Amino acid sequence: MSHVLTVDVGNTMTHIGLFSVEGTGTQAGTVELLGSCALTTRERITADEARIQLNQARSLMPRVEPDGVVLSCVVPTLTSAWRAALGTACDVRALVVGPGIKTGIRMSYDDPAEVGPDRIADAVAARATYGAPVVAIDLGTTTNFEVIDEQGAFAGGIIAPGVALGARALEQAAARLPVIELRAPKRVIGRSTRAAMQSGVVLGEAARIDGLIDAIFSELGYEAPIALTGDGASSLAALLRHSVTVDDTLTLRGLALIWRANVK
Ligand SMILES: Nc1ncnc2c1ncn2[C@@H]1O[C@H](COP(=O)(O)OP(=O)(O)O)[C@@H](O)[C@H]1O
Ligand SMILES: CC(C)(COP(=O)(O)O)[C@@H](O)C(=O)NCCC(=O)O
Ligand SMILES: [K+]
Repeated sequence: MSHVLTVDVGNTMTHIGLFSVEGTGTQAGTVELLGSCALTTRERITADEARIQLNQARSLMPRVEPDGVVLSCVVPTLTSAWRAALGTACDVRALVVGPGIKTGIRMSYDDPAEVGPDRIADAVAARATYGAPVVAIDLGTTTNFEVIDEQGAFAGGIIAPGVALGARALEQAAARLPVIELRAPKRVIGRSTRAAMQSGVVLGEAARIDGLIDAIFSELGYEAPIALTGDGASSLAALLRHSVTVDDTLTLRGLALIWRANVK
């Protein structure tokens, strides 16, 4: 058994997880989350600051020396600082998810190098957990869909604005629109500015997700189980017409699986 530290630097939040990993390569074997921590992604970070954040994060998790470290970073300007910080956390070099690494999944993207590493992690964990076909939906800065087809290949997906981004866009673009709390209103027909915005943003997100799931199934020609992860996944799941499995640790688990496939 080995231990791996997983770091997912998103555009809004940075999630860190510690896993115990059994088995080797892309074979079955459990990957168990021992602890995790969420930090706000800063616009800029030095390697020293990343190291401080990492040490703070580790102080909230079980005290185990990791055998490996894996990084997914979707903000190119932050990658080198995190890579450097992670290099000091462990004797081995950090595995940075990107072109050239083994995922065990065929990528049907025109240019596979374009796919965000967090999306690859979601796809890997979704396939390992639910089999193929499967659709992973990740609520973050963006709402992104990862579609795994019957053959187990990454068929592509969807990138849509996330709920918070939609709310912020309304508030910033229109002088009379306020900052709203991101929760579902009681009725779809809003009777106040706030209620109308919550309807558009939150119920609109649910309607968009339901509609896109239908469109994906119709384009594929078959249905698939759906895993929903990310910020507010369980509240959003309750608003959906489709039944989905809420899976909060999908992305970090995918990183642990990618580490095992490449290092063990
Ligand atoms: N402290 C915070 N500051 C800003 N946004 C936050 C915070 N906590 C949660 N959020 C919400 O989390 C979302 C980003 O979630 P996350 O899944 O971590 O996305 P990403 O991977 O894009 O960073 C934002 O859209 C925002 O609504
Ligand atoms: C789609 C994303 C912006 C999601 O980032 P996040 O919401 O996790 O911050 C990221 O995965 C990304 O920059 N991807 C590159 C484009 C692509 O996957 O096609
Ligand atoms: K950008």
